[in-house]
Amino acid sequence: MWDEVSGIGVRLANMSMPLPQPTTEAGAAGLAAILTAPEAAVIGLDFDGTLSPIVADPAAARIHPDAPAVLVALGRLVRAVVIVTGRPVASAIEYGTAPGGLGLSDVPGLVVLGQYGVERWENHAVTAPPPPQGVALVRQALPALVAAFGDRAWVKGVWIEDKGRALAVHTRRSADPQEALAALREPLAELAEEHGLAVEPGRMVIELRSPGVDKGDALLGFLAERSAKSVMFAGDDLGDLPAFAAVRASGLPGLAVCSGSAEVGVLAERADLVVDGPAGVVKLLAALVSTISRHP
Ligand SMILES: O=P(O)(O)OC[C@H]1O[C@H](O[C@H]2O[C@H](CO)[C@@H](O)[C@H](O)[C@H]2O)[C@H](O)[C@@H](O)[C@@H]1O
Repeated sequence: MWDEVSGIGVRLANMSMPLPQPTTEAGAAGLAAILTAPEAAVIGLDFDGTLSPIVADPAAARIHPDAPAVLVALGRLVRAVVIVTGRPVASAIEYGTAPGGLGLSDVPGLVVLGQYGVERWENHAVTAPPPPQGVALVRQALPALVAAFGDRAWVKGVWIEDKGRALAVHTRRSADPQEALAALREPLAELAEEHGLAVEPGRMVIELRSPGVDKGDALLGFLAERSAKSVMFAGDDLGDLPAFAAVRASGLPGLAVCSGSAEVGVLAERADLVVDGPAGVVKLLAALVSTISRHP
């Protein structure tokens, strides 16, 4: 089975493991439904922190090397694999390629819902509305807003990521990331409100982005579109909480998986299953593939 996918598949076969068991009744029912009728299941995944290990420089983030092969195999077994991410879809596709060359774009039928559901990538084509007007003004204002804090120690290393239709203020490389977040939270919220944008807090980041849609809306819409009969969603950050809520609100048997980290506690509290970061997510996906393949 794995050898069909690529050479990487041989390595994956060696790491397949028993399927981790959910700790909640709802999660157990969700997993059972996925295994009973995988062809009716939708598997949703966040990108950063879930498929891609967290690194200091967002431009250096790359998908876990074993993830594409696992997802290619999984994509053949389930109704759909969907990536729901804060990244622009183009970045998720670019950073979603593993060193061997296999990437997210090789996953059969993959859909990427980017920028919290505003953009869509499917069949190598991108659909996206124009950016909200406020983004241009926020782009102009942000450097001065950060610089106004002068020579405070935390200012150095604060970095603004321009995502076209959103701007993300990153503090991971600041001398004091938490202090930076605390100082920036209020002025960024005021700036977002002034220009009609939404504030999205995340792991060492505060984003100013398009309002009106979140990962929960994106996932619910996709489940309806595909007439899903069961769902799994895996995420690691605050922006994934609406997708966890959507798993419950869908009324489908569902499994909410937390890609665990020391940085975000609340997601683990709301999850049916906690795994150990992106490596744990890949192991879970590999175990799903091998379990489904053993019992077609
Ligand atoms: O929804 P996601 O796929 O999880 O994307 C959320 C944001 O992820 C990126 O930032 C995060 O990952 C970086 C690389 O590991 C890390 O340096 C940063 O601290 C994290 O917040 C990305 O840069 C953002 O644009 C995404 O919206």
